[in-house]
Amino acid sequence: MTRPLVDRLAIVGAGLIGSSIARAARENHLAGTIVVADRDPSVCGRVRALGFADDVTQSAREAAEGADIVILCVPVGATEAVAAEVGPALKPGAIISDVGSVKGAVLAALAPHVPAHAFLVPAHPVAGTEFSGPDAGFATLFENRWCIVTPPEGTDPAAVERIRMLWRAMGANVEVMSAEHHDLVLAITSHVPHLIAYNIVGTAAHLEETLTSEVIKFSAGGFRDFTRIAASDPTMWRDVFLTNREAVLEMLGRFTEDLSALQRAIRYGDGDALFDHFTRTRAIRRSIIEQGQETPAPDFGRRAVEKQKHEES
Ligand SMILES: NC(=O)c1ccc[n+]([C@@H]2O[C@H](COP(=O)([O-])OP(=O)(O)OC[C@H]3O[C@@H](n4cnc5c(N)ncnc54)[C@H](O)[C@@H]3O)[C@@H](O)[C@H]2O)c1
Ligand SMILES: O=C(O)C(=O)C[C@]1(C(=O)O)C=C[C@@H](O)C=C1
Repeated sequence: MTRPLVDRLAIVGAGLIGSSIARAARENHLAGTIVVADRDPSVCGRVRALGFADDVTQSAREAAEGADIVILCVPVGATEAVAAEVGPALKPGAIISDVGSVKGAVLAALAPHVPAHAFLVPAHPVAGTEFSGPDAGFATLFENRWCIVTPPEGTDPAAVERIRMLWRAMGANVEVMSAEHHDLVLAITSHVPHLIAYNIVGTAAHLEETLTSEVIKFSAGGFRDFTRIAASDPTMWRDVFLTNREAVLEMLGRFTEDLSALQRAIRYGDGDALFDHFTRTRAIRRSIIEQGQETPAPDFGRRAVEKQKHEES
């Protein structure tokens, strides 16, 4: 039998992402031992019942002891406290990584706690759902999705390569970039869209009572998609907006300017401006489908694009 990629893999935080990593590692035989830590005793109980880990503990330090790779899967705001607990337990040559949706703040929180004999290789799988907790995870979550790795400058390339191999083995495509660049890109592709969803669903909820109940009754298509996103975990998203403040505010500024331009086109009946804008955005959706990146009903989406193209030619 071939040796697994990792002898002892420790995962701290057994929610959607932590439990998906544990499941993917188990199904693909990537680790000799999978140890999971979560501070919440009820989560530890569920992990035991679900059976995707070899060992379960409430102590992050205990999980990290002797581990070759430790992956923090906690809300971004909890990173510093967990790093302070785990850092002193890291063995020589160990790699500490994470999955946080913001990378600059995570790097700043983690770096001071990583001993000189260990390596820090932060990462962010760009894959998820609106659900939380150990029951929500699944082994195929990362398949054909991106995982962005953001090692600090000067990190040993061998450590980066190990993390890349681990994510590749879970089915993800890996890209390496700086934490700063990651935070700017994700602000527009993930963070601002979530803020828009939280806002539009909030606006609907603030309408007069009869209107709100009609919004819920007749919600389909567009609004319903927003409600899925707006059901995402409040702790996770509070931390994202508090820690990626500058990049989110920058993208929000641009978004507001573009929204004003659309508002003006509607006010002055400028159909050409609206049509041109919608034509450009449709092309972006198409390229996402063509790259196989969209999740719901991918085959249907691809078929529909082919049909549209055919009709237009
Ligand atoms: N949900 C997504 O779609 C998604 C996608 C990619 C990355 N992420 C990132 O992954 C991380 C985890 O998100 P999730 O969706 O799995 O969250 P989750 O709420 O499902 O799970 C988080 C777990 O961390 C545990 N936890 C919190 N503080 C802890 C501490 N101090 N010590 C030990 N355990 C602690 C909680 O008990 C919980 O079980 C976040 O940083 C998030 O930004 C989330
Ligand atoms: O599909 C969803 O539910 C998601 O919102 C997943 C999503 C994203 O915005 O793409 C959310 C946050 C993560 O950091 C990565 C992935």
